[in-house]
Amino acid sequence: MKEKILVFDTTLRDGEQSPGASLNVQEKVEIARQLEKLGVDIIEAGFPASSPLQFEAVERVSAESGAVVAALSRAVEGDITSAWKALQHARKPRIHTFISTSDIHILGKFAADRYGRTLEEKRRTILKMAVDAVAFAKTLAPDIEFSAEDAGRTDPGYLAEIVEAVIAAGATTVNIPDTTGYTWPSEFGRKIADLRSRVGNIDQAVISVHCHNDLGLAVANTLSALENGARQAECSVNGIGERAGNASLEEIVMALKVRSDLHNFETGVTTEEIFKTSRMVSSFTGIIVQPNKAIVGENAFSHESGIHQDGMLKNRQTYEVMTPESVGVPKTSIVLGRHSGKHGLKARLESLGYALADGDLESVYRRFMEIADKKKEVYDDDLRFLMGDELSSPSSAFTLDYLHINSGTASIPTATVRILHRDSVFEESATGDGPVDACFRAIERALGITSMVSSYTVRSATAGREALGEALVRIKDKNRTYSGRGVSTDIIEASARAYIQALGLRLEHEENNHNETTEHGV
Ligand SMILES: CC(=O)SCCNC(=O)CCNC(=O)[C@H](O)C(C)(C)COP(=O)(O)OP(=O)(O)OC[C@H]1O[C@@H](n2cnc3c(N)ncnc32)[C@H](O)[C@@H]1OP(=O)(O)O
Ligand SMILES: CC(C)C(=O)C(=O)O
Ligand SMILES: [Mg+2]
Repeated sequence: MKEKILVFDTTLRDGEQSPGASLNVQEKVEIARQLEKLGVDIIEAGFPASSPLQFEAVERVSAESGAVVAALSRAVEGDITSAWKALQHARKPRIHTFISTSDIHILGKFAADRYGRTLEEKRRTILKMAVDAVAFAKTLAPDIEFSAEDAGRTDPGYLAEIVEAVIAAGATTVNIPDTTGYTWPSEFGRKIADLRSRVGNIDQAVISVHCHNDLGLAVANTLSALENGARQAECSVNGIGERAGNASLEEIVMALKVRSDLHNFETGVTTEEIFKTSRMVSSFTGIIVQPNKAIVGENAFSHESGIHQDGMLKNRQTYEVMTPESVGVPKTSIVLGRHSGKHGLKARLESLGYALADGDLESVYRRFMEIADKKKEVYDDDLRFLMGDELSSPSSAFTLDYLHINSGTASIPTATVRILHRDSVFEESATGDGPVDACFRAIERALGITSMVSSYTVRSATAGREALGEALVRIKDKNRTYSGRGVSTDIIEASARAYIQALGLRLEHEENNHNETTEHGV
């Protein structure tokens, strides 16, 4: 009989903490649906107290999901109450509360006047806050997870004391994060073994681990922890997350599957869903999967050199420790193009993991035909980027209705744009240093807005000369960053869409926090 390892996916919470990776509510819902198909046990949907959008996303995911839905909160009543409210409609809600336990954090983050002057006083305050938070959460829900932030660098005796106390207060899962990705696999494994021997009531809770990848050891540390008694692995799709990211879900799951000869564990993950989940997360977050990324990178199953190709042709096992099929790398035979209809498009989108309502199919089909008119063949990657764009668009307060660019070696770049905003239409022209500059100026003029573009990148999102171009624009305003993404075969149009989306998100934020002063003219 195999032992189940619980897969706790934090793509929508820690993953979304990747710089610039913010997801809108609809994108989160879509990813959560796919995570459920993937078979994760727990979906951490967000941090409800941190913003109205986070709250709404947790609410929406809770209402739909059959998996356990977790919501994060600091160890304070306000955050916990907010997490619980957002989880109201979850079939299996989990309140996840945390507080730092390492001396570096305790001394560095918590003020002396409120937490105590000495380390010892501060440790007592933190211990009490942890216990009070868990006890309070327990009055609301039965399933409570407690995380000892920076456990990787926490004194073992103090960590054991706090873990024992929160379990006594009602925690059903105790999470031991290596928040800063500092530990080594053998060291981290010993930490888990040490807790099991020191903490008297440890059997009353599931031990979880949450490893960051600052030294590239997140997956190794997670596996070492599992070997030493942890039974929940926190991870994210493509390994995205704060700084260098979290342990990658696909790497943990496939390491366990491929090397099942070394242990007695199993996960509930349907590994054939891995690839489409990876691509969906990549296209919605705008975080590209590096080509040599294990399991899901473009090159993970490509064989370049003659000797390898020869070996592969004779026997695939010579150079592959798993098959591409086992992680859902697709082989497609139906070619989509301008002659394709809605049925073909819908079927392909479904095979890629996108479930479309009939109303949505119409607008996706319109965008598909725009692209198909410009390209001979529409590839799966084109569709993924198209879907990312479609799902991003509703969150934007503005829609690009018309764009005309005049540019060339002997002319001053000029752009004319028409933008729709609710029932209003804004149209303007401007010149600029180049076509993108002209376009951004025309947009600013039309909307009566100025903004600081802190980063702008364009890349070819798909293959070939007729590739879709993807533009990412970030604007900064009052210490906040808003990211916009646009996709088109025309990179100027993609740039305009991205800029308009970022401006739309800024407007939405201002409207949601209407105490803040606004400078826009719409
Ligand atoms: C390791 C992790 O991934 S932790 C999760 C990280 N995620 C996030 O931070 C989500 C996005 N964050 C936010 O939206 C905001 O930071 C908020 C809404 C959570 C808090 O905003 P603010 O009230 O403005 O506080 P700010 O973020 O500047 O500082 C954090 C405060 O929380 C305190 N704090 C930090 N962690 C905890 C905790 N686990 N429990 C209790 N208090 C905590 C800090 O000491 C600081 O308090 P202080 O203001 O008394 O000094
Ligand atoms: C909130 C906790 C679990 C976290 O993300 C970390 O410690 O890295
Ligand atoms: Mg983390």
